[in-house]
Amino acid sequence: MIELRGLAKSFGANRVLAGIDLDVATGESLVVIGGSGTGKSVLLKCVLGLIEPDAGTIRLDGQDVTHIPRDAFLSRFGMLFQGGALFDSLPVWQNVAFRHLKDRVPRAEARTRAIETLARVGLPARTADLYPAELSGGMQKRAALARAIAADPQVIFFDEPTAGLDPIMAGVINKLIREAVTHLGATAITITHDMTTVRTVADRVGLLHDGLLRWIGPADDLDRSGDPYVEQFIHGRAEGPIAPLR
Ligand SMILES: Nc1ncnc2c1ncn2[C@@H]1O[C@H](COP(=O)(O)OP(=O)(O)OP(=O)(O)O)[C@@H](O)[C@H]1O
Repeated sequence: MIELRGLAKSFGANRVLAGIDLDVATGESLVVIGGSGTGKSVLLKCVLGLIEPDAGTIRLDGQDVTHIPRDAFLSRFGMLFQGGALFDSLPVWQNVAFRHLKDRVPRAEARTRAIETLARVGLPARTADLYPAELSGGMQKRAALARAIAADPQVIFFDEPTAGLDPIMAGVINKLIREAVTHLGATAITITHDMTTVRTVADRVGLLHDGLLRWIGPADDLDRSGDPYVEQFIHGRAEGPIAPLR
């Protein structure tokens, strides 16, 4: 369970988060949508401790995250970064086994487990010894997903998981994310612009606008939100209350 209360963050005069209150239940998959520059990444970075909020509290299973030792805290998280962000100098299996190797799991065992995880995202064992640069973009994304789920995280963040993928590969990744979250029973927060991701991955959807979660509700209610901001976003309209950045 993740609980945010009054989470606020400004950069100089730019007020990005204006007091976010949010509960994400254990095992729930929340997708955060919103226009460009509305603070979706800043929100995730605050939870991960990469950005220090100006005000507010973040609790994980009732514990204030600032009181959890950094390494113990991060070991409970899986993260799929925008663009994959694999380590170029390591073969795929070592990327996937990164945390197990760090935790001194014997190499042979870590490798076997990495190959099992690769299989879960549809990558054959022969990819284990390739380097990220030798994979296609879609395969890199799968490998990054394998790395995110390898250590059975309690919480997973997906940052624009389908960015840069063709629609078919995006569909595959969305399905794998849904399967992984269900399989792990993990709490997931995804940020995306991709409505297909929203429809495939979300139990609940939140729309971030002007520093606040302006609408939040079950994914099934998205089409009858009655909220003009949500309507504009889901239909991709240039005209509406959300002013596009030009
Ligand atoms: N480290 C930083 N220093 C100063 N300003 C920042 C920093 N990080 C983010 N911002 C600002 O915070 C705002 C929100 O940025 P953020 O990256 O969270 O947007 P986003 O909703 O994820 O956008 P996009 O959908 O385009 O990725 C932007 O105005 C950005 O310029």
